Amino acid sequence: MAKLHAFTVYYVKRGRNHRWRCSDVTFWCVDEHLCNQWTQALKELLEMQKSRPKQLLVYINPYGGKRQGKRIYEQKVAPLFSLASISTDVVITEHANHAKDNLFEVNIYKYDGVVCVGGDGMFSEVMHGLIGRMQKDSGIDQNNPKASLVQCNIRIGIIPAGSTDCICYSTVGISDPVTSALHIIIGDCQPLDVSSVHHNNTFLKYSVSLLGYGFYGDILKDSEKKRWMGPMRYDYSGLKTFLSHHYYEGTIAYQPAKQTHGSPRDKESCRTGCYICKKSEKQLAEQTKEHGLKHEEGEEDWKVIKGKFLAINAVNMSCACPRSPKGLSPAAHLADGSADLILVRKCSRFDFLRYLVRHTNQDDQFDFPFVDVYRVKRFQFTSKLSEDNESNVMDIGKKRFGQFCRDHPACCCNIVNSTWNCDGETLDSSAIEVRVHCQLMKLFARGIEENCKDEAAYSQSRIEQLL
Ligand SMILES: Nc1ncnc2c1ncn2[C@@H]1O[C@H](COP(=O)(O)OP(=O)(O)OP(=O)(O)O)[C@@H](O)[C@H]1O
Ligand SMILES: CCCCCCCCCCCCC/C=C/[C@@H](O)[C@H](CO)NC(C)=O
Ligand SMILES: [Ca+2]
Repeated sequence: MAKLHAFTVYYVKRGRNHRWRCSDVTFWCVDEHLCNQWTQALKELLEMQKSRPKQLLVYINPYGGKRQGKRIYEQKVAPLFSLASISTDVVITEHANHAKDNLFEVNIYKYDGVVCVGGDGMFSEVMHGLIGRMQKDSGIDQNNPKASLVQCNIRIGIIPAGSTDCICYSTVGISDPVTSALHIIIGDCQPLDVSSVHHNNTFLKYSVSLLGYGFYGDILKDSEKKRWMGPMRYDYSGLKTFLSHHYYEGTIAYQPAKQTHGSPRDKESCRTGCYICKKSEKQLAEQTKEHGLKHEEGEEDWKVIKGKFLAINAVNMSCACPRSPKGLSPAAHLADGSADLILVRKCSRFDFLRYLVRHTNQDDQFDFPFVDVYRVKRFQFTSKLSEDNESNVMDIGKKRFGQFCRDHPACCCNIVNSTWNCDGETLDSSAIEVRVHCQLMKLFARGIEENCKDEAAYSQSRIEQLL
């Protein structure tokens, strides 16, 4: 018998619901020279794929989500990276901010990307480390809310191992470690808008998913005390916060995003190769060419809204997650340079429940008289409490006993501020100034793919194939 020669090709196979798997096919042949020619040609083709990473810096949060980060990385991700000849430096974090601080010290420029294994909070840490480092190296003062920030071209990959994993879900379409690892290996690139959050000319945080005051801020504050419950803490605190039904008074001022195309009430969502995000990319390139980093936004056209709100949510992306597959703002765009500002005014518990339930079904969650949504590029928020304090209307009684409820002076209930939930981290200040930076960073992702077979269609096609 002739001696057989063989080589194996590993490839990505699409599954249902945006899931990717690694599959392989082995080619056999009797001619050794032909076999070598094939492997050589394939190697050369792979070498030409410049967007594929060769060296990655990996941070693993061993305590995120269900505390499975290390196991997920070692069992599901590391073998794929080694199959793809990607070399890695792995850091298992020992405390909060370990990854962020480390990114200010290491030579980040020798890496083709940084991978975080954990949830939205862990991603936020890595993002702060990378964006902060880029600004530091370029001499940009992050405390200046008007500063034009330097884009970060080192891509971040997210291996989901957290509790919500909203950023991964909204940019890949599924929260699945193997799928995310494959997007990293093939070198996908998805630009992402980032909001900077300031208070009194002091930088507080960056946000890419949810900046939420009221409902989502209160959930987060309560849930932080119950981290031991794991991802269940959000359900527990969610129910508790829903029942407490607190509303907060304040003023929102925003600048509409006039340059961006589309509206939050559109029926079309942001998908792979989104033309709206592409237009923003082109505009950004033209702007940078014309003004360099010096470009400043005008101060015109501020709209002001005062009111009592159950929730104020600003989202840079849909915020889709397994709990809400279409997200808080289904038509928000990943990279259009705008955020969707959702104002949920004081309403009955029943109406608020109807609003929440619509995050889980096909009905329009903005179709309520107590919900408003605007596409914005900047906004500011001041709570009634800080407005009163700042305008010096505090009397001695208030100073001594705290603020009393204005609606019911006799009941002595305390008015307190809510907390801002910034991508799953609390902010110390309620008065904030937010600005969206178009495509400030990049992910190893491609956005959610269109025409991906959904569960039903997939089962149907499988049956057809079998028949
Ligand atoms: N070794 C560590 N010990 C304690 N905290 C850590 C450690 N490493 C990272 N952290 C912090 O843990 C926080 C939460 O982590 P992570 O986002 O991974 O999980 P999660 O909160 O369960 O998920 P999600 O953010 O998706 O809700 C992050 O803000 C991060 O700063
Ligand atoms: C009675 C049914 C109610 C269902 C309500 C479903 C609404 C879920 C919407 C969740 C959106 C989460 C947005 C993501 C926020 C993350 O930044 C953050 C950190 O992981 N997670 C949370 C929960 O704050
Ligand atoms: Ca956006």
